[in-house]
Amino acid sequence: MSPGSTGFSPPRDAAVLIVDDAPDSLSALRSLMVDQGYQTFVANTGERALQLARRVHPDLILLDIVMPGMDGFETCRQLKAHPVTQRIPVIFMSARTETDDVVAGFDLGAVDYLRKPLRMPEVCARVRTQLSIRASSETQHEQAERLRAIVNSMAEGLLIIEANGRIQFTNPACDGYLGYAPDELAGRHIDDLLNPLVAQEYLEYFSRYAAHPETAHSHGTREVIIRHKQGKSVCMDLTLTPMFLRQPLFIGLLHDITHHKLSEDALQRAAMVDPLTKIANRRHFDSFLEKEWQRATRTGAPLSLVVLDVDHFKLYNDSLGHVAGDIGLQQVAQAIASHALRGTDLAARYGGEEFVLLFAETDAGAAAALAESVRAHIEALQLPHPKSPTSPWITVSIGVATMRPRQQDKIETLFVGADRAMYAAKEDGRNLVRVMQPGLVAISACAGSP
Ligand SMILES: Nc1nc2c(ncn2[C@@H]2O[C@H](COP(=O)(O)OP(=O)(O)OP(=O)(O)O)[C@@H](O)[C@H]2O)c(=O)[nH]1
Repeated sequence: MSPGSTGFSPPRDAAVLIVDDAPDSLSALRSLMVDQGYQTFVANTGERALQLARRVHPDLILLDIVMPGMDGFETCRQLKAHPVTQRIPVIFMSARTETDDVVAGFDLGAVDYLRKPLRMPEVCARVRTQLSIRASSETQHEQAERLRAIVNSMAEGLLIIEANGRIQFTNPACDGYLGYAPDELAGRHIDDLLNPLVAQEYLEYFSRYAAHPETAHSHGTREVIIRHKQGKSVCMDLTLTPMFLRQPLFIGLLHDITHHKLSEDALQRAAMVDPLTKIANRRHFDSFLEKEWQRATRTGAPLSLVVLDVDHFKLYNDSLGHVAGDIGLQQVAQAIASHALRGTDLAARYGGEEFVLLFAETDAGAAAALAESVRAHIEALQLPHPKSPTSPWITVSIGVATMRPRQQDKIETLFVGADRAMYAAKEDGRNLVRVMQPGLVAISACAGSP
């Protein structure tokens, strides 16, 4: 039979070590192996065999059992105990054909047992077969090692999860991201990492796949919040892919997006804030108002809008300079923002020297009182405004409008009302609050105002 006829073909440069104390047997085997095209090494003692094996890493060892000194069994034991030689397949050769001997050989890790006297064609066939098995098992071993190196060094976290939610394996990146020691996560449940609702959703997907593996599809990537071992939350992208290996399994890939998320949040926050005064900007105010408007439309609660404009601010800039003007605006902004106390209140710079305040669930009377306290607060700051014909200090004119919005109403109506009231306050002498009553002209806000 030619070397390729078994369907396996051993590598051409396979190396075989023959260990036998009988010179005739050694030389016959050597010729045979050389004829087969193998690189051949010989040793006539167990000690020499160990030495050679550690040096030349043969692909196969033909090992006689009965030898003076270290016998074949002990030699095999030592080969299997050494990391460099433990994976080398050993075929025992012996005239001892008792079952116990054969079993002892296999127990020591031998892959085959040849009875002496040797029948050379059989030796060739068995050697060829073992070399082929060795070649394919080495390829598998190398592939597994390569895979292990990739999994251990990859920056993405990797988890293997069973269909019941039990974590079977995690790589070092996953352990690192989530604060666990190596192997600590194996055996835990995904409930330990995910919030119960998300975990439940994944479990349902797992059991759907487990019931019908043929319909399996990747669960795709989604953003999840994972509990770090120390209790904090980390934001990650989780990609899940099913795999069937004797049982349904799921490969989870974790990609840390906390930093990305933080900068995204920072950008989002920055896009909502007025850079000069650090209070909300117009864009943020408009979307906030839109939400509160919708809510008020549903609940029927009153919604109050307050528009504030700094009096004679052009004169302020002209007399004290633009930088002083900026500082003045910052101080006014802080005073205004300090009156937006509830989660449903919002103060914003609407543009230039104009500010707005939204008070949800606040009727006209309460909004007028709040507006009056903002006006008084700013006046009480006593920010000098030497050229103002109204007051020696910075003052503001304020308009208030209140609506209980209905489906057919428009937000502009609220704005127009508050603007009209604010212009009425300017007309009436500035440093005043005016309230726009629906269908009425602007009226003075409270008893304290002129
Ligand atoms: N320093 C500074 N000034 C600004 C800023 N934005 C707008 N202004 C100034 O605010 C002034 C607003 O002036 P006007 O709209 O004429 O009104 P006013 O002088 O406040 O007069 P009344 O509103 O009628 O009391 C302008 O001179 C703008 O240049 C800013 O960010 N910084």
